[in-house]
Amino acid sequence: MMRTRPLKVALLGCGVVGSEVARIMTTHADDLAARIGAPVELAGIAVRRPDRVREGIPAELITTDAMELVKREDVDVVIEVIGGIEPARELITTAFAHGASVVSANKALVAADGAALHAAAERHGADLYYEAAVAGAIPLVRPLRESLAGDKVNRVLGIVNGTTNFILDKMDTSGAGYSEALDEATALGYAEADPTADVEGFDAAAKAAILAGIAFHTRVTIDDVHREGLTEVTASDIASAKRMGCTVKLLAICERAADGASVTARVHPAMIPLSHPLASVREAYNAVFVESDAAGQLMFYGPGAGGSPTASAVLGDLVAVCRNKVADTTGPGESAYTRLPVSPMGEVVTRYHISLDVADKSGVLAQVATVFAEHGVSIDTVRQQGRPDGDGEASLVVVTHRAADAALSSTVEALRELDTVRGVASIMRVEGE
Ligand SMILES: NC(=O)C1=CN([C@@H]2O[C@H](COP(=O)(O)OP(=O)(O)OC[C@H]3O[C@@H](n4cnc5c(N)ncnc54)[C@H](OP(=O)(O)O)[C@@H]3O)[C@@H](O)[C@H]2O)C=CC1
Ligand SMILES: N[C@@H](CC=O)C(=O)O
Repeated sequence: MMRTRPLKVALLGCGVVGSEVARIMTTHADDLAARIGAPVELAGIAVRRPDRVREGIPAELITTDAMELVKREDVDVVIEVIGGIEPARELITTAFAHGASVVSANKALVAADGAALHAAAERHGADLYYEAAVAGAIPLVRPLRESLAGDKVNRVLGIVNGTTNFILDKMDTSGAGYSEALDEATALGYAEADPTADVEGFDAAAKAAILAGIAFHTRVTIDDVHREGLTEVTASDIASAKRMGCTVKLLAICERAADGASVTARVHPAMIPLSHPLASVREAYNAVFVESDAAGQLMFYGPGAGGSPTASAVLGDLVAVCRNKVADTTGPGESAYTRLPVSPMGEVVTRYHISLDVADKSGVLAQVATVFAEHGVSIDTVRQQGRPDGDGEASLVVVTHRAADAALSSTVEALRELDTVRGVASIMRVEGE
């Protein structure tokens, strides 16, 4: 039976995501009411710039006083799509204290302070849902938290940032320049308010921390995640990847150690073979592989950024928390979290593609190979290319077998000491084989 008192929703933020949430709440009001068992209404919309033109948004709902809005006694649910740490954190904790449940898309905040936010929600008998914080529209948080709760997840690997995938895809397929591709991603609403978060890997690292925490039932924060962005990736890396039958992607990789005693989480560009399913993930799409003991390998794929896809995830959470409100309960509690140590990047084992600028003379190859051998890093292939400009230098591309990151770093340090090595043009990990 439909309850008649509408559930009141405070929307914090009306930008790329918030404006789509407001639009769908209005256009799909009847469907949402039917799914929840009660009508849902917007109580107010908090923004920073009240005079901005917002098509289809009722002007009387707009306020600049977000704090006053979350304190309102009639507000049942707060949707936080402002982003950033503050004032989002204070607004969310105040919402809990006033009895509201919270839906957020804010990965930066959840990755930094998820444990404290969950504790605050529990203290006040409220829900905290954030499906939209990881991989846009793709259902990932709930499948990991609920559907796979009885299994043992060992690895989560994927593309979790739409902006960087869009940039790499454009650079690879249409030869677009980095800045041009970033501008396009920003115009399409994929990038964060400060796109540094995307291109330097902070956004993907936040998502990796959230995924690792939920998948391995342990506390992982963004500070535990090894992070490299894509600003160092050159057109020459992309061309070299192509020659190897690979493409370059910014990957998030979370792994449980074989003995189960520790975990690792990292975000960095990597070469993956064109035959790997992640290689065909185009534009701002995301895809995540989850490997577990019983289920085996699962792949989640879909739009990873943009107003409408993200609003879909926010509204799914809205329906879930509203149903709980109607039933006067809260959603599944937090997992019993352990505190597995997060191992340093030096212990991660993978393959590497190293591009060296060397003197174009005999004996160089042997010298370089000796350095690799001395550091216990085994070479898989070497390719040497003379340069057409005849400057006496050549490019040497070495692809290694699997080696520890620390061993690779000391190898590179020693290579830099060789007179015949004029420079290390790039180092990239090779994944997915
Ligand atoms: N864009 C995307 O594809 C995705 C975004 N997200 C996350 O969703 C959240 C929102 O992102 P997005 O919509 O792109 O961001 P936008 O920058 O487009 O929108 C932010 C909104 O918050 C408002 N705002 C900012 N500060 C305040 C404040 N102090 N008080 C009240 N309102 C404020 C802004 O007001 P005003 O309009 O006046 O400037 C704006 O409406 C972020 O956490 C982001 O990481 C998650 C998945 C995908
Ligand atoms: N900036 C993010 C938005 C979604 O989380 C991205 O590009 O993936």
